[in-house]
Amino acid sequence: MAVSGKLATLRLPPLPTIGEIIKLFNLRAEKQLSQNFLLDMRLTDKIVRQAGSLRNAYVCEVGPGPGGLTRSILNAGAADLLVVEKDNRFIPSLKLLAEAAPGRVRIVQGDILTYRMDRGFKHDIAKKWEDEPPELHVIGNLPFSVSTPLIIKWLDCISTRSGPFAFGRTRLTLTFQKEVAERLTASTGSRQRSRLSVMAQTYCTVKNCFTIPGKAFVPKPEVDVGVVHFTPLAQPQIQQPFNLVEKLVKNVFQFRRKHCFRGLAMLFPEAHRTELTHELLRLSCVEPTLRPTELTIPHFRALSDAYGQLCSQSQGLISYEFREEQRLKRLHRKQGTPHHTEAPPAPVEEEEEENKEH
Ligand SMILES: C[S@@+](CC[C@H](N)C(=O)[O-])C[C@H]1O[C@@H](n2cnc3c(N)ncnc32)[C@H](O)[C@@H]1O
Repeated sequence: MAVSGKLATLRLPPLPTIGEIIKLFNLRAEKQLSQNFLLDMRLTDKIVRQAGSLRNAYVCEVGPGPGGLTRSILNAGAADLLVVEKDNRFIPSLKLLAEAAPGRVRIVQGDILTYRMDRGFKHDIAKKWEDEPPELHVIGNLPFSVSTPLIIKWLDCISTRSGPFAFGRTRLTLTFQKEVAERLTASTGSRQRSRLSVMAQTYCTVKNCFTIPGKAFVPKPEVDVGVVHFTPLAQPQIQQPFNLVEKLVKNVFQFRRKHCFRGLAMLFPEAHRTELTHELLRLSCVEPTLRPTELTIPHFRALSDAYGQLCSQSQGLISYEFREEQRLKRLHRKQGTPHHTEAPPAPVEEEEEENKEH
């Protein structure tokens, strides 16, 4: 395919392959850092295409490593690429890439979980929240142990329009363990429906783009990888504070095979659990015998609004944690001191983990 003039000039000059770079700079993948590299440029190009047109765009790449995906981003025409890499062994090879694309690459050695992306780009690229997304993209192939906490953190940032979203509805193209990618996009009623599905779909349009087989990575991880694209919604599906929504959704899915009232009940101190759970369900008009996976986003919206109302009427309710109450009870039992409750103890339910990665 012929490459048009301007984009052709933005393409990188011939460089050693990523495999050669890895050998040249002795960049062995660190198992502890879950480093799995993509050496096949057709795959890195395919990931980059999911972001949309990057011509003259601003991009933050998280975890560039030896730079395979970085090259594809540059070849797609990004004008300003900021890379954030935690492992300093990669800095020399990234500098080589920066020299091959003069003025287009900025390198930050740091942790993406704490990096202040709102300071990484000039604010004149910002768009109003309700407008089209800005010409800023975040792209990354991160370790699974980082990508899940990171997306939760960034969903919170969407709710406050901070971090990468200080510039508007910045789009994200990120990799996840295949099963996590499926959860992020799972619809109501599906087996994979989970806390992540509800949280992601409350704040974003989420698309599971394609799956990369584990064997495409060096070294090969145990699992396949899903590429997921997020566009923040102009209007989140739920208007309550992020912490409130997250707490409610987490409680519901703690008992994912039970009726939803089991998890919802755990939002309330034992002494008032029954009456407040009934009140929550009455206010939200949600059927208590629906399973967590059967709840739609409008159900979660109604529940969050009702829970918000109850929290505003009862000081301290939002910070109540049933695990903490159980811990204190166990402690008192051990010490032989009574733990005062006004109601008989609730039956102890076996908790169900949402997934192993969390
Ligand atoms: C799975 S490797 C992918 C490398 C490269 N992007 C590729 O596709 O071949 C993940 C990269 O993220 C980096 N990384 C891990 N945790 C990070 C963090 N918290 N902040 C920034 N980079 C991180 C690792 O050092 C590694 O380079």
